[in-house]
Amino acid sequence: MAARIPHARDRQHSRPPRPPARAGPFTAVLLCNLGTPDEPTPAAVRRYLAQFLADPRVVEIPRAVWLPLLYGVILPLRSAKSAAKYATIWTPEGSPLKVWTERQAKRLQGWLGEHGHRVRVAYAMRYGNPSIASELDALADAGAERILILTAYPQYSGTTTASVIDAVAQWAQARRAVPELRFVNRYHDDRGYLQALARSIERHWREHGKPDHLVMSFHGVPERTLHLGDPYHCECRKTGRLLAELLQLPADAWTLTFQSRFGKAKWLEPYTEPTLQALAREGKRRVDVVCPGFSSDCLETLEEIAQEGRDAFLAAGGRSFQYIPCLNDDTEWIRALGAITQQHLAGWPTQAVADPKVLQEQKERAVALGAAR
Ligand SMILES: C=CC1=C(C)c2cc3[nH]c(cc4nc(cc5[nH]c(cc1n2)c(C)c5CCC(=O)O)C(CCC(=O)O)=C4C)c(C)c3C=C
Ligand SMILES: [Fe+2]
Ligand SMILES: [Fe+2]
Repeated sequence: MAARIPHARDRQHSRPPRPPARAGPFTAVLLCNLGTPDEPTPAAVRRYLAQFLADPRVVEIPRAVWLPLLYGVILPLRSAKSAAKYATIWTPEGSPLKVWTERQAKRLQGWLGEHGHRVRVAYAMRYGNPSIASELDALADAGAERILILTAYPQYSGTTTASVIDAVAQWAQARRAVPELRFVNRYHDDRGYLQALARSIERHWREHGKPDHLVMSFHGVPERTLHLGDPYHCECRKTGRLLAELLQLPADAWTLTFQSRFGKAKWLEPYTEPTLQALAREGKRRVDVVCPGFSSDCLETLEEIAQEGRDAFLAAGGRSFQYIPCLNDDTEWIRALGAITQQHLAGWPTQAVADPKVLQEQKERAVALGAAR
């Protein structure tokens, strides 16, 4: 059984001083994703959900009301159910979310290296392991003087992006020498991201033919967060509109939906599953679903969409359901992530290789990206 995930402060006091294995000052990138359990077991899922659902950014209900409900009802009921779902998507290397995030970090480091940036790329999870605090400790202790926090969320939400910022700020509070920090808050309208999505959908259609309808399903959030000013809903809609434009889809050929509703409150609508059922009843024989807000396949895509969504569509009379995988470690996506990272590293020393060809390419890319925005 994995140990309780300690707070950055606990660790700061209990950990023996690290040996000065400093490689000289360097710039680092930390790719931060949501997180996932260590194992698909009720105990591991409970630990993960306890950390996740106790985050006040995620559930915005007064603590005195929510925590007794979380510990008394939600965790006992949900942990085993959720673990059974995780078991259906688990791979020999572990949870898909973690496996893909690790590969993205490795490939991003490769891309940046090829483009003249000597930066170290690591990855961390907001909930579970490796934690943001442990990875930031490791980078700072090794000599990282500048750290770019790259979230795995193309669309900004207080529930996800801001929560990563909270975790980084909490870590910084416990350190004396805090590195320079930067955050990539969003890239929902980034041309490279949208093009990578469009190409992966078109590739799918070249192999499997085109559907009668495309559903773009994003993770939902409570509708209340939209009224409180969370830009998430607008950013999802913009991603959807720009992606449909790139795919040259007429308005009646696609629908944007929100999935993964949690609890009884109203979440962003339209909901994914009832939309799939309605499309089947309207006579759409084949529907494809893509999840542009998830940069890695995970429980929410592989189980909720590719399994449950499929079952719901077919049970309502649909004939063929195809799930289009997330970008994962797609080459064009890594290139887009690299370009986004490169833009945010601007002005920071990354020991760029003084190869005129590489530098010229970087300059042209930056100009093209600037013009495309
Ligand atoms: C309780 C409220 C939740 C909010 C708000 C929420 C927002 C949100 N989540 C993601 C991305 C992912 N969520 C994932 C799993 C997941 N999400 C919630 C709840 C909320 N999410 C729960 C309880 C769970 C765990 C699974 C379950 O028990 O149902 C995942 C997958 C993780 C994995 O291990 O594979 C992702 C990714 C976004 C982008 C978002 C808001 C924009
Ligand atoms: Fe979620
Ligand atoms: Fe779900």
